[in-house]
Amino acid sequence: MEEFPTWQPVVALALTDGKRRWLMHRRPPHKRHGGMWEFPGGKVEAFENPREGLVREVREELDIAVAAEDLQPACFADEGSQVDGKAIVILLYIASKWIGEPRSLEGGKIGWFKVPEIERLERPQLDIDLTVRIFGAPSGH
Ligand SMILES: Nc1nc2c([nH]c(=O)n2[C@@H]2O[C@H](COP(=O)(O)OP(=O)(O)OP(=O)(O)O)[C@@H](O)[C@H]2O)c(=O)[nH]1
Repeated sequence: MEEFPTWQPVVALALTDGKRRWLMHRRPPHKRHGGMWEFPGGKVEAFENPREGLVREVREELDIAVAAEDLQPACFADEGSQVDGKAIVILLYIASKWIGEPRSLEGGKIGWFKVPEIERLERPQLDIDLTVRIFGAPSGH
């Protein structure tokens, strides 16, 4: 029997500093996609809605406070069907306001990058999809 739901909602944040730079998080080596760069975020728990989940995740992961009403829905990406495990559906929000100095609390790294730099980072496929949707296809130079 399939477990319900058959998909896992994940929320992620594209945080911009207003100078065309975006914050990316490098996953700790021991996790799935370890060492890859992605938008900070994580799984939405059963007791919360997506915005609440993202506010919690960035507090836990980056030590910053973002208000739920300052999150702008941007786009989503999905993994399609999975042989085992649940297919991830990732919802990306944009924000430009936060309180605190971002730092990585879970053993990863963070950095601020311009779009061409993001395109050169090693990223999971879902992040490649999200990046194309919010920034457009790479220009090739
Ligand atoms: N946070 C985040 N996860 C992503 C992105 N792209 C992507 O494929 N994922 C995948 O989505 C899943 C999210 O899980 P996570 O490990 O970040 O979430 P979490 O902190 O709630 O997980 P955990 O406490 O179970 O380890 C991971 O498999 C991760 O590799 C992204 O841009 N941001």
